[in-house]
Amino acid sequence: MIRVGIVGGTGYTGVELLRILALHSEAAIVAVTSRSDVGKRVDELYPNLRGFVDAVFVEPSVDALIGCDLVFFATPNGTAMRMAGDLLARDIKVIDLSADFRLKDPAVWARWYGEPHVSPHLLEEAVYGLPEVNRALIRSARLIACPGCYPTSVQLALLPLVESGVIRLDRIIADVKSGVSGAGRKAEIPMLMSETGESLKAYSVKGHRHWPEIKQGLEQVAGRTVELTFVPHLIPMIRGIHATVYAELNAGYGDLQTLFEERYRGEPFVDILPPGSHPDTRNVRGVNRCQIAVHRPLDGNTVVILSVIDNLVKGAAGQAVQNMNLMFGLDETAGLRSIGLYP
Ligand SMILES: NC(=O)C1=CN([C@@H]2O[C@H](COP(=O)(O)OP(=O)(O)OC[C@H]3O[C@@H](n4cnc5c(N)ncnc54)[C@H](OP(=O)(O)O)[C@@H]3O)[C@@H](O)[C@H]2O)C=CC1
Ligand SMILES: CC(=O)N[C@@H](CCC(=O)OP(=O)(O)O)C(=O)O
Repeated sequence: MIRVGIVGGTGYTGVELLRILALHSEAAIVAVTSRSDVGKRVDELYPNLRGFVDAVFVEPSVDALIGCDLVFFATPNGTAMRMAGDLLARDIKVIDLSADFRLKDPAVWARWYGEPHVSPHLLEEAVYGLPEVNRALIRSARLIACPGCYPTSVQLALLPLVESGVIRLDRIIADVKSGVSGAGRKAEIPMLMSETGESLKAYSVKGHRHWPEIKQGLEQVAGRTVELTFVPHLIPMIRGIHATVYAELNAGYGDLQTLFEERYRGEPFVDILPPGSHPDTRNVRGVNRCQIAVHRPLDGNTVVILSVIDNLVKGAAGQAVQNMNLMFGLDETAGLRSIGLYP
């Protein structure tokens, strides 16, 4: 059994980790932290876990996590980078769901996250936890930086095109919509139902934190500079991300449907839909799955890729458990095989 700790067990990705890990045959939840609910039973705060999780929230401290084999951080940015080094020094592996170890350049991190990185020495070692790209590195990693939710949907949509060189790398547009759980569980006026309901809005058009992350991932596989326009939107649903990605094809591209099917053949959590499909976020609700459709509009030289995930699962907690499975030599799908809720 892998002895698992969760820092930030009261948030949306934390409770999603609990939901998945509670049914995982190889994981035992031994510590769950919260600053605001110390001493309270986890299933008192989250009655959906009654009968499945027998734990009480403890203060987030390294001492409380000793005895774990692995600690997940489901915390705001800037938290994991203050504790990960002490855990690694005690041979405790770390999977961070936040952005702390995603960007390789500490100066870029400081620019987008507003404070200097306090553990820059760990950035090189950290493996970006997108299994569809870094599976071999993840297997031997001690520290995983789980991709952000938007970056997961956008990179999976673009990887086959970028790797094979069939698109122009200076004209990529990602128009992406997220449900409100993407913003976490904190109380904020813009996230009230009366603010988000029956309304759709773009935000951070000038620059969003996930832009440098997506760009870094695509440039790593392309081996050269990528120019990307990324516009996130908030949409009145709870879970789900829908990415519409546009790129311009170079001359001589082949059958794009086959390109995607072959690139993701054998990938347990990427599903290339039949030609002409329009993926629906509903079909991936609650599951660790990315569904993708490839389109060629009649006019022009554009390819349009549609990509949907559940931001809390393939965009966060599910992907984190997929990484855990790889790090501990388990079946990659352990604890993650399920079917999306419909309707
Ligand atoms: N929501 C999403 O769809 C996704 C989120 N992420 C990332 O995952 C991380 C968690 O997100 P999410 O679950 O939505 O966030 P929430 O705001 O819902 O939860 C944050 C959790 O962290 C705890 N926490 C807050 N500050 C600290 C601290 N200083 N030290 C220890 N614990 C702390 C909170 O509990 P308490 O205050 O009681 O300690 C709470 O349990 C974030 O970095 C987010 O960017 C990544 C992909 C998708
Ligand atoms: C809908 C919504 O607000 N989404 C969040 C996603 C942030 C997130 O999860 O970002 P990190 O994982 O990089 O911290 C946002 O746009 O800020």
